[in-house]
Amino acid sequence: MIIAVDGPAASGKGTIAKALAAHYGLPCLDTGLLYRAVGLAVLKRGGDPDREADALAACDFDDAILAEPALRSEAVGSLASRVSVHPSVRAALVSRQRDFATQPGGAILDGRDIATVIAPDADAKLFVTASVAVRAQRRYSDAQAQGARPDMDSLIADIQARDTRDMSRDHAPLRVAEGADLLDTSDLTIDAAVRQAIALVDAQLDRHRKG
Ligand SMILES: Nc1ncnc2c1ncn2[C@@H]1O[C@H](COP(=O)(O)OP(=O)(O)OP(=O)(O)O)[C@@H](O)[C@H]1O
Ligand SMILES: Nc1ccn([C@@H]2O[C@H](COP(=O)(O)O)[C@@H](O)[C@H]2O)c(=O)n1
Repeated sequence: MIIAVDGPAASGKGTIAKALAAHYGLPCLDTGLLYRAVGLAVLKRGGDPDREADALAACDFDDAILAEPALRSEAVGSLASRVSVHPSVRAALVSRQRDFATQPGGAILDGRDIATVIAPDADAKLFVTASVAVRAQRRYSDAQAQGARPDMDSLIADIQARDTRDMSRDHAPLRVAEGADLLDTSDLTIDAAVRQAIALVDAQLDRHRKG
């Protein structure tokens, strides 16, 4: 069984994907981390994230980079968004994601193109979203919990810039896949969002079984 969870930055898709993984007993892959690893690797090598050759060269990153705390920063999120527009970068990361998706027993993946490109035949597909204001507030709370006091206007601008880039790129743009259910978490607690996600996935799996 493959479950695909897509959506924009800070929509809560990672939280939902992990909760679904625990509920259904499936392994989970946050595919954004792969693009973040490429973005951070480009930076470390002194390359230009907007130059496709530099970004592609960084795709052979050492997996140790996946554990670096810097990977989670908003700055690296923006770098990831810039390297992810290059088709050769996306192609270089496809097999790792498809291998994970098709492992025996099934898997859950979250990202931007899971239900559209990586696993279009997934058994269940969710598109998780939330308003820009709510997503910026979540980022603010995360930063505050780590002792930072980011500027709210910059957070909003960063999220909007990332949304625009991710939705308007030529290759694998962020969009709601055919057959995906929309889940807006703006006014939902985490518990309520997870409950709704499980109900939506169960209903899709049911429909799938009945053919
Ligand atoms: N429904 C919710 N209500 C309140 N906070 C939430 C909700 N869902 C997620 N959060 C919080 O918002 C933050 C971002 O959530 P999460 O990491 O799941 O988003 P994401 O879409 O995976 O982000 P990204 O794509 O940028 O990695 C986390 O601190 C998480 O605990
Ligand atoms: N399947 C994916 C996943 C991510 N991206 C790009 O990476 C950026 C960072 O992703 P996060 O989920 O960690 O915020 C994101 O803004 C996308 O540009 C992608 O293209 N495809």
